[in-house]
Amino acid sequence: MSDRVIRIATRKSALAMWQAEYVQAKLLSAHPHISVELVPMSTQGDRILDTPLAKIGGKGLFIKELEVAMSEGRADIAVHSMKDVPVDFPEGFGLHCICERENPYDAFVSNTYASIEDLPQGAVVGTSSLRRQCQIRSARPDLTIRDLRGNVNTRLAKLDEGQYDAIILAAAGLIRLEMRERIKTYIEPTVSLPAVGQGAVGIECRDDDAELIALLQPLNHADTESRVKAERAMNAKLDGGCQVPIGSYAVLNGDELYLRGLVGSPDGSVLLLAEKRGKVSDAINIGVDVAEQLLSQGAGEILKALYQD
Ligand SMILES: NCc1[nH]cc(CCC(=O)O)c1CC(=O)O
Repeated sequence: MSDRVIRIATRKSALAMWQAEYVQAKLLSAHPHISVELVPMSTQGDRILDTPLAKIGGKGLFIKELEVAMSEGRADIAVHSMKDVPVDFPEGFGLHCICERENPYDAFVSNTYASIEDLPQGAVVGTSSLRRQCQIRSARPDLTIRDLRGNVNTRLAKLDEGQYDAIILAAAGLIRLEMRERIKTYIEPTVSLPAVGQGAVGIECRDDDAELIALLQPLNHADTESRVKAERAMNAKLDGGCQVPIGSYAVLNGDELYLRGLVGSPDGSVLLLAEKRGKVSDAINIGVDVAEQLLSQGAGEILKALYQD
């Protein structure tokens, strides 16, 4: 297995390329005798840039082409932002490694204002995420939320052109692209609960390639894996895609895992919250429990109304 070549299917955005190169470097340092190549490609999600994501629907918009490349033998693994990875994988594929999480919080970015609280009445905030939108609207009903699409650099350029007073981005993306100084505030999870898997990078490959799966194991980060497992179990039970007003955030304290979950209506008028503490070995049950609490509060109706739109 010393002369194995691992080909990484990746999107071409700066953040996707950073993540693929990160995995490439980690694989090479864990296994100095293998080679690792990048196979960059465009996905459907990259091409439809003028439609709000929530309206496009369709799970896994950003990853299908990567899976096609793997099933056609043009690539061996796909590196994903865990946030963009749907609950279910195509037959024969699975998530076989979750790398250490970067800061999972949402970031407040502005050239003028220091925080959400600092924004004047009626200020314009850019985000296309229903999760961010519902939580910001709940905290500040007076603000105007305007759609904001594109990769991280495009979104920052739109802010700099003056189209928005502030925008909300994942802190992890800005940190990885060495733009930490753009972050005015890390938004507390009590104000904006992060997305399932935010800040974590996962690796997908065929389930039947045991040799490859073994090579990935040194990159797996057990704490991140448990946290993301709990978050994703909640999402699975809610049947949530990635473009829904769902937040889920787990933290670990020794072998205790604490999970907080949220489902909101896009206008911010309803925010359902639930939480659960338990043993880390129970991560999946904790996720299911939080989802069941949310469902008993009416989350199913909120999500159903959205899917019908
Ligand atoms: N949906 C796009 C996306 N997917 C992952 C990240 C950021 C990095 C991460 O969460 O790992 C972003 C950008 C953003 O939400 O600002």
